[in-house]
Amino acid sequence: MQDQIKRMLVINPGSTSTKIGVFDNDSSVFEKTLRHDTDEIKKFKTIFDQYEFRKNAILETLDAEGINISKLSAVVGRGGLLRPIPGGTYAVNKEMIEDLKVGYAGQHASNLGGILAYEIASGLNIPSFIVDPVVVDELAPIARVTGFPQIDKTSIFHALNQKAVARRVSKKLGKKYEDLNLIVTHMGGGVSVGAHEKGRVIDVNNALHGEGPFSPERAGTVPAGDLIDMCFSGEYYREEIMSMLVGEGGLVGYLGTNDAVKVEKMIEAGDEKAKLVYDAMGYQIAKEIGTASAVLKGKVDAIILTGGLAYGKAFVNDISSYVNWIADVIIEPGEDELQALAEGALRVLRGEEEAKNYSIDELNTTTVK
Ligand SMILES: Nc1ncnc2c1ncn2[C@@H]1O[C@H](COP(=O)(O)OP(=O)(O)OP(=O)(O)O)[C@@H](O)[C@H]1O
Ligand SMILES: CCCC(=O)O
Repeated sequence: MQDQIKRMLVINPGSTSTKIGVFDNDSSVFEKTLRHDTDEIKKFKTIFDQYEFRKNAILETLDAEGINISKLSAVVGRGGLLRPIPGGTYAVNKEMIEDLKVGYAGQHASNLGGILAYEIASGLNIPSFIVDPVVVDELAPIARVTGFPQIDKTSIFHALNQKAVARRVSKKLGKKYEDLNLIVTHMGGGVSVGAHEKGRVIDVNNALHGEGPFSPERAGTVPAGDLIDMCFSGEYYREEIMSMLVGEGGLVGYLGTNDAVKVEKMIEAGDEKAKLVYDAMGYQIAKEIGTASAVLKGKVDAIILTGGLAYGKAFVNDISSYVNWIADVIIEPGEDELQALAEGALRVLRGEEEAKNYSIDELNTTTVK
């Protein structure tokens, strides 16, 4: 018997755009990036204040495209900086909305994903979901211990793309994600390297706030003592140092661009500094993959390289040359977050997975303090 078609609206808010898609099961039937004028966005004091503006933009676009939202089975949004939660598809509820409104773990445009999904779905009496938000935390207890009792390790990474790609590759290998050990390396504006043990990311660098390899616009781990000296030198405001680490670090800091394609052109034109820095980024990513292989005790079924940087052939070859003795290296360039969100919601709508409940009382708040 043929499956009944589930039509889903998918919403992925970024800092200056909202990407939307309409999916019939796992096939995209409409996708659009709604660009928001930065001056318009700047008028809003908080991320939550942008909610009405973005909702109207989405509904007006769907209307203009002749897409009848009364035919939707669900609305799914990118989840934001919530409390740490295990991976999966979550039904949006009031507790989640409250955390997204205040930005429990910080301000991030993706906080609006769940809110927009919930508000649009409520009006239609259909369910709303978020899938694998950046705060997915499946860390093994041993991975939380930093060596500095005042600070625990935090899991913030590209969970949505890492998990979607890991599932896709597992399928291609004819295995279940839950039966494999994978090292998934997301290489975009930020870089995260996850040790996936049988479907759980038991260790990963905090790719948002400065840990792990440097990336096109983030510094990654920097020498702590020297950083402290800088912070207390009296020369910088907190925000300035934060920007140097996140946004203006990595390739931006050394070479003035976050665009790896431009850096490759600089190298072709004989720029030796560009070559050294680009090579160092690959070297640091390879070292992090080595770390993840130790976490998995060498039992690694595959290493996956994904994200925009994985389009760079020389770059992925260079990383492979350091790590291909560990396991086969599989290249899955780019990312497709709208597709990943649709697939997450579809697994629930088809009954293949149960939607998880975001309940503050039940959340695991493991710390080593
Ligand atoms: N063909 C290509 N060759 C080499 N690098 C590329 C290519 N296409 C894109 N990139 C690089 O990929 C990086 C951006 O990757 P991506 O689009 O995945 O990041 P993002 O979505 O902005 O950030 P994040 O993935 O951290 O959320 C940029 O440095 C870009 O120059
Ligand atoms: C690391 C979480 C996603 C991002 O890059 O902002």
